[in-house]
Amino acid sequence: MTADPPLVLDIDGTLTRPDAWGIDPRIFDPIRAWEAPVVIATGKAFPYPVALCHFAGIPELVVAENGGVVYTGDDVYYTADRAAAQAVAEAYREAGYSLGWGEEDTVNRWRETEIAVDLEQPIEPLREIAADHGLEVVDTGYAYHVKDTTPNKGDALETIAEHVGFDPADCVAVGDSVNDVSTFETVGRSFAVANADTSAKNAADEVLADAHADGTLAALERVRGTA
Ligand SMILES: O=C(O)COP(=O)(O)O
Ligand SMILES: [Mg+2]
Repeated sequence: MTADPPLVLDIDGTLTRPDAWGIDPRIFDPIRAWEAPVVIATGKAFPYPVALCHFAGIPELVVAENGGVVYTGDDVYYTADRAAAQAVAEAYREAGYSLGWGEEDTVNRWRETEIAVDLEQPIEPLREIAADHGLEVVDTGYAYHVKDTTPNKGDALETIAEHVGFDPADCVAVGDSVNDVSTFETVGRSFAVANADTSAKNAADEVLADAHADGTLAALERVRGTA
């Protein structure tokens, strides 16, 4: 058996249960036992991946907000700010639409560089308003992300790798959507779970037979040479 490679894991669609919402608890043990850095790279706001690392019992190496927020374990970097996305959200509301998360909005409450909109909301006006502000809308299959075009998970991974001292080319990544394409382009070996969108499947070295955490667990076993 060779040494574990550094891992880069997406959350939604990748660590989730095959048949329902929420993290699949079977992922905690292999991640905790992994003998190399594990980077959690997500579109979710910063507290979510930090909490995941905390409860999994692993060091906090985190890409949040699709690369807008990067935490190397020592330093936090921001590669965009929230102002432009906030202006888009306000214009979208003024046009009569809603972000769709309810009054207290725990999806955007701690978001620092972008704004997420619920998939049930109309995307065309959102895209138009975002374009007027020079921003893009990324559909992860879990939310529409109104964001600066610069941040991405792959560049953020490079920042973490440089700080921690591993080579992104040695990493193995698992993901499910368009926001994982930059990760797949940065790492040496990439897997898309079976539920992945077309862009992720096209960008991955391999498409797994199994969906969600079933696929990810199979990939981890494969990488460790046990399957
Ligand atoms: O925040 C999202 O929309 C998706 O999150 P993910 O990048 O962990 O899949
Ligand atoms: Mg995902």
